[in-house]
Amino acid sequence: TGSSRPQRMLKAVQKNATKGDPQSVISAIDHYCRHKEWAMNVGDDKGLILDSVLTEVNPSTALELGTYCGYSTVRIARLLSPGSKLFTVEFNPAFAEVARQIIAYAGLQDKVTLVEGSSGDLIPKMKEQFGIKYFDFVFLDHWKDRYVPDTKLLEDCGLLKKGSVLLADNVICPGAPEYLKYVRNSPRYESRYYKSNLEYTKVEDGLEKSVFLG
Ligand SMILES: O=C(NCCNC(=O)c1cc(-c2ccc(F)cc2)cc(O)c1O)c1cc(O)ncn1
Ligand SMILES: [Mg+2]
Repeated sequence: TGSSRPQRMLKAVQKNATKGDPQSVISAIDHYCRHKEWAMNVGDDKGLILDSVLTEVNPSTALELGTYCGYSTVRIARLLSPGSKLFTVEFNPAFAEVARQIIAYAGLQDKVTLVEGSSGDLIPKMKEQFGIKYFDFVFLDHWKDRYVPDTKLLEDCGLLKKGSVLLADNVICPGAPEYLKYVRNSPRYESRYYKSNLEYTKVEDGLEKSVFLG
């Protein structure tokens, strides 16, 4: 059987990026997905917003739900301060396998722990399994109908503290309407929408940033 889209993306990184240079990995993926074949990375437009929110928060412990091929994992990990950690959760083993190689190619494997499995199962185990107290920053980019249940799970497991920041991808396209209702109507969050466009297209999409108020 032929290669998969994630495998072709990995090949493009190995061909066009410089080992140990995260920015070249990001650029190689963006070029491939813009000019060869589209893929569901957060992309360069929304990626700049992700970068600015991440830099502002400067998290010690971050969580990403939905690794896919590791593009946003590399974007986040490259900006972490020394000693800070990023945990990323991926359900799909084929995606996880490619992501591990892309994260390693960028030289960021020491900052990233990729956990395979479903977010609903893994979130309740994170405190005990990884000795995590809180997540200062959470990037939601997995199945859109899991955004609300997993946010509630993070709250109930005591994994959010006053000031923790949630940043959700795709709140317009494919859309996460229940999530927008949840965070915008809850007294426990201060939310703001960052308008942008769906990765590598002119279609509108955006990121919703929600600060947990405790
Ligand atoms: O597919 C799994 N996760 C990706 C979630 N992400 C998305 O679905 C996603 C989709 C789109 C998108 C937008 C327009 C369009 F026409 C088609 C797709 C964009 C994005 O930026 C995403 O993030 C998955 C698999 C699995 O087995 N288990 C758990 N999760
Ligand atoms: Mg996305």
